[in-house]
Amino acid sequence: MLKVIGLDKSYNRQKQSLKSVSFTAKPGEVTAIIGPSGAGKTTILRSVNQLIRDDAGQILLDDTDIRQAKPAELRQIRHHIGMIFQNYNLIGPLTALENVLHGRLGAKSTLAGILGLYSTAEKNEALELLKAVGLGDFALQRCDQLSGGQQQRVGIARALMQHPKMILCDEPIASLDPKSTKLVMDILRELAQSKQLIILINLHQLEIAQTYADHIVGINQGTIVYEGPQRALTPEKLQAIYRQAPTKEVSAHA
Ligand SMILES: Nc1ncnc2c1ncn2[C@@H]1O[C@H](COP(=O)(O)OP(=O)(O)OP(=O)(O)O)[C@@H](O)[C@H]1O
Repeated sequence: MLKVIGLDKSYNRQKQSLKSVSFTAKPGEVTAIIGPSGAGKTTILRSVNQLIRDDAGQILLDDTDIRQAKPAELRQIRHHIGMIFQNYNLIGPLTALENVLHGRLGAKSTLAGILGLYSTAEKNEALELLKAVGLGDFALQRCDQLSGGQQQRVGIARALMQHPKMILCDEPIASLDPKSTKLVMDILRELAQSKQLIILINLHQLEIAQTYADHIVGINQGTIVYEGPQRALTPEKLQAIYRQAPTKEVSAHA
């Protein structure tokens, strides 16, 4: 279970980007963070694996406070947190199989990683994961020759190679067409259930969140304004989530 409690973050003195943000995300569920542009969705995701340092709060992954982890312990925790990005973050000239194997890098010594020393068992596992995301026939294809949807599925297989407890997905479908979006979201939902993963996902598209998420966290201007099951999202709650900040009135005499 991921429990975020009272998280604050200011990038500068002018503005607080997260204001006492609290929510939970359970294994076996897809939890979607939704809200307007600039609400704080990416800031939450980056705080959860401490890519950015926040100002206060607790981030408990199975009762370990990630914020309090020393560098070596943080590296250890991050081995078990997969990341999926909008722009896939694959190494284009390498094959799908090599990219998936990179998911094991965090668990290897630096030298074994640099030399690309992977065991037969690891290679077999990577191949099985590619098959599981429907890309068994593309294992030896360069990633920069794959479609966006295929690249994102390689990204999912790479995250699974880390044996994650949790996968963080930052706008994973923003660059995909509807067919690829459905494929990727179906895979993520199935993985949450079959592997009892915590899947925390930032989404711009409300209808995708409503179709695929079990649990919704709605944020507006750095404040959580809704947390609960997808089915309990009422039009009023949606209005609160997507409410625009009042614009400053411009004087007619200006
Ligand atoms: N590196 C930064 N320096 C200063 N301010 C930042 C930085 N990153 C984000 N912010 C500010 O923090 C707030 C939250 O940004 P964040 O990117 O988390 O929102 P978001 O909900 O992910 O937006 P979007 O949907 O557009 O990606 C915004 O006001 C943004 O301008």
